[in-house]
Formats: sequence, structure tokens, C-alpha cells
Amino acid sequence: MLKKALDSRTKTLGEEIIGLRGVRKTFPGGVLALDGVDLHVRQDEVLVIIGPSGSGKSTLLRCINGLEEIDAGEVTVDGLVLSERTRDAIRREVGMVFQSFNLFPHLTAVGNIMLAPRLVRRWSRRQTDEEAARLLDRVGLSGLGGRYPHQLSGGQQQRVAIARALAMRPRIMLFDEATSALDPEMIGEVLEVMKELALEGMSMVVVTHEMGFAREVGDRIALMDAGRIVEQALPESFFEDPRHERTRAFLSQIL
Ligand SMILES: Nc1ncnc2c1ncn2[C@@H]1O[C@H](COP(=O)(O)OP(=O)(O)OP(=O)(O)O)[C@@H](O)[C@H]1O
Repeated sequence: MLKKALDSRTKTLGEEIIGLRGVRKTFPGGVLALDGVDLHVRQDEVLVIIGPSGSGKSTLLRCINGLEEIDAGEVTVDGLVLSERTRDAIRREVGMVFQSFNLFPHLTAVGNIMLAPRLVRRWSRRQTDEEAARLLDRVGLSGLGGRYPHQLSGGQQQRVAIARALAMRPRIMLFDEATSALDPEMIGEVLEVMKELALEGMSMVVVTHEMGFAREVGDRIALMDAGRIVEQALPESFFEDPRHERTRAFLSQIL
């Protein structure tokens, strides 16, 4: 059903919502992680980033929401140029989901999901309880809000982490290898939630090795290598066009 809906969707993408222009990032010790990245994501678009280990994918995501400072170039999010002054406003627009779920072990699922809205938005208990129930339902975890992370499977914990990111009502979601730490049988349930979000029109940047997801859900795919975006294309041509030599070489390594 979901696959069919995705296959038949005719998407009209909106204005640019994320823009990176000439972004460079060097880590202490001289590692050049981003070597002049130009990348543009439009509203409603799902951009999938693939690439070898160490090519700069995580750093790129972290630069979009200001978790890393850039050395040169410019990042814009929803019309704001990222700077010290705009960083907090941008972070409220951008939800991020990591490989390791990063849930607080001493808080229940609801406690984890509603922590930021309680602190930042100063929502009342009643507001947050209602919102948490809605979010738990959205990620398929109705009724499990009272459980602590250790009482949930890896897939369930990651879905709580997605609900937590959604609780701030972001306009953009970044996923950094969100399924890489999961047992194989739990990967599908998390990808399904990500697909649903894509269908609802969320703008997303997804770093993943899940090529099925990339093909089915991605509007565009970008290959990173050595701190640069080296190829970009629509999923069909990305996987099938023999001219995408570097993509073929990378895929032959991982598939
Ligand atoms: N905090 C840091 N300090 C120093 N070097 C770093 C730091 N974070 C990343 N790097 C280096 O920057 C480069 C890019 O790393 P990054 O994690 O962005 O790559 P990646 O493509 O996400 O890799 P992976 O697929 O293994 O997660 C690598 O050489 C990495 O060792």
C-alpha cells in the first residue's frame, strides 16, 4: 500500500530549504572532512546521501544544524544563514536522528519525547501528554509511552528517537545512518516510519546504506567521496545509468 502510494506520487518540490555553498570543514589534526560542498535541498524533497566510510557524510549533516562549525562557505536553512546568532532558531527547524539512539535512560519514552518541548516551548503537562500520545501513534508505539529505553527493542528505541525529533515540529529531518545499529529484523520498521514521513511531505536528508530505501523513497541521490559530492542524480538514473562510474564502483563494494 505504502509502496504503491510512493510509486504513484507526483511530487512538486518547493523552494530551496537547505543550501550549502562552498562548505569546508577541517578537524583539529588537519583532517579535511568537507572540501567545498555545494548542495541544495528543496521543500518536500528526500535527498539520500551515500558514500564510503570517512567521506564526510555525518560531518555534512552536523554542519547543517550547526553541531559543527564550518571553516569556509555558507549554510542556509529555510532562508536563514547559519551563524551563532541564528543557530538556535535553525536547530528548532531541524530534527536529527543518529545511529545510536541517544535516549536518556532514566526517562520514559514520553519523558524523552517531550523533554525539549517542555524546556524550550514551555508546554503544559496536558499539552505535552496529548502531543506525546499523537507522536507515539505516528511511529507505531501507542501504549508504550511509559516504558524506559531498556524495556524497548532497538527498533522501538529508534522510533522513540524519531518521535523525539518530531516533537519540536521541525520542517526538516536529518537521518544519520538511523538503521545501521539495528538488528536486521528491526530495520524495516524504522524505514517504514521514515517512508511515512516522506509521504507526508517532510523535507529530509538521509545518510544510509539501505539502497532499497534510497531507490524507493529518495527523490535524489548524492554520492560523497573524500569530502565532496561527486555525483548526484534521480534514483533511476543513479543506479542504472552506466555513466555514473563512481557510484557503480561504490555500490559494488557495499552490495
Ligand atoms: N570530531 C572529529 N575530530 C577529528 N576528525 C574527525 C571528527 N569527526 C570526523 N572526523 C574525520 O572526518 C572525516 C569525515 O568523517 P565523517 O564521520 O563525516 O564521515 P562519514 O562519511 O560519516 O563516515 P562513516 O560512514 O564511517 O560514518 C573522517 O576522516 C573522520 O575521521
